[in-house]
Amino acid sequence: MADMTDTATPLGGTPRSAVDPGSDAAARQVTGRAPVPAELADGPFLRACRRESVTHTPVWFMRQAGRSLPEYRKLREGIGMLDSCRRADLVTEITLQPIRRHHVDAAIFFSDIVVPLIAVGVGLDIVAGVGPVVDEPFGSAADLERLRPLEPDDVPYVTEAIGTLAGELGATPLIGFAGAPFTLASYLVEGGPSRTHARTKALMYGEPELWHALCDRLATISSAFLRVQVAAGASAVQLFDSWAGALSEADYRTYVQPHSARVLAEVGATGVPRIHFGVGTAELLPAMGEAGADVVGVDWRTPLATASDRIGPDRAVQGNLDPAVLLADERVVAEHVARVLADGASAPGHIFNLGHGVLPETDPGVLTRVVELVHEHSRREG
Ligand SMILES: Cc1c2[nH]c(c1CCC(=O)O)Cc1[nH]c(c(CCC(=O)O)c1C)Cc1[nH]c(c(CCC(=O)O)c1C)Cc1[nH]c(c(C)c1CCC(=O)O)C2
Repeated sequence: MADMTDTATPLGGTPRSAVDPGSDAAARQVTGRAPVPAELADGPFLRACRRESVTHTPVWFMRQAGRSLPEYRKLREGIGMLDSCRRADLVTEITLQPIRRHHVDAAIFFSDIVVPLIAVGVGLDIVAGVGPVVDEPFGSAADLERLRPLEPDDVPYVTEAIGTLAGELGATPLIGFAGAPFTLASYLVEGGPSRTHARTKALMYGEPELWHALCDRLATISSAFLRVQVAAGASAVQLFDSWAGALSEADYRTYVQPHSARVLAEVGATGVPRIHFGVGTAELLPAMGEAGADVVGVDWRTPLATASDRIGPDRAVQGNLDPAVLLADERVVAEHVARVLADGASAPGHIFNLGHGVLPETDPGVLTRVVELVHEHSRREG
């Protein structure tokens, strides 16, 4: 582990620590956000988030850090998922691994949506091959007391890791993230992963006051978790509402959107772009955009041109290659990459990604090839 962080050369140009620390602190006090050097702000990822012209379509992958990488599996040997999320040295190294290997246009902070819940004291574990499992599932008003607000001091390893990463990454932006209230509530109420979200919906429909009180607490925690990341140096955020696609549009608007909107508004006050993503959300795309996103993440079921028409001209789109396509041969992968790029070209801004996370069995060489293909096919004259 001696060579965990290569501090000699930043991965993407000048280290951010070159910025005068005095002005750093001053800027943070006003905006809750560190100042952004021009070479970072003008890179393709942040430009695409703002729907500005780009020299090439930016690309990164949800779950780009993780089990598809042998160097990740080696580093994680004998260390639990949650323990690795709470060690700043491991978080830093795991976040950097896919940047070095694939040359993606953005890094995503290595953590998990349940980390802030554990940080406020919820008994919970991440079980390999299963996902988050809650010791005592939520179901009554008394359970609300288990969700106190998150303070920056609850997650010192986040602030430390992001501070290091911001310097290491140079011109490569770091995306911070959090789980949205609905997706977090689903894990807490079900006690673990669920296909139907039946208990969650039963609470939502049957006890709307308790539901809104629960989502209000979760929104407060998510918002604080994102703002800690931005204050430490994240230059964009993604709010994962992975399971919102289980709801109708009307119910999404009634029970979920106001809470996600508060999270997005509070982090939006820092000025960083906000990506809002869910799976199976074809019917929810306009509502998810209206919740306050600058970029809406789209899964593989909806072509990006259709998605962008639904979302409207004021928001960029992110996506949406089917992760399973990466298991097919190279010709098929190239065809699908070209199709996603062609579809995304009609949107006011496009960030290339998968429609959901990288599957663990994916050959990392194929991911590197996708990055090359996206860059080659989308290269535009300056
Ligand atoms: C729903 C959700 C979770 N966690 C997350 C979501 C939203 C994104 C999505 O929809 O996939 C978010 C998440 N979790 C993880 C990241 C890392 C950043 C990245 O995208 O590279 C991110 C962004 C690491 C992780 N989170 C987890 C892993 C795998 C654990 C391991 O490597 O041992 C990783 C790399 C565990 C986890 N945590 C969760 C699940 C479903 C799992 C998978 C369980 C399994 O298949 O083993 C909850």
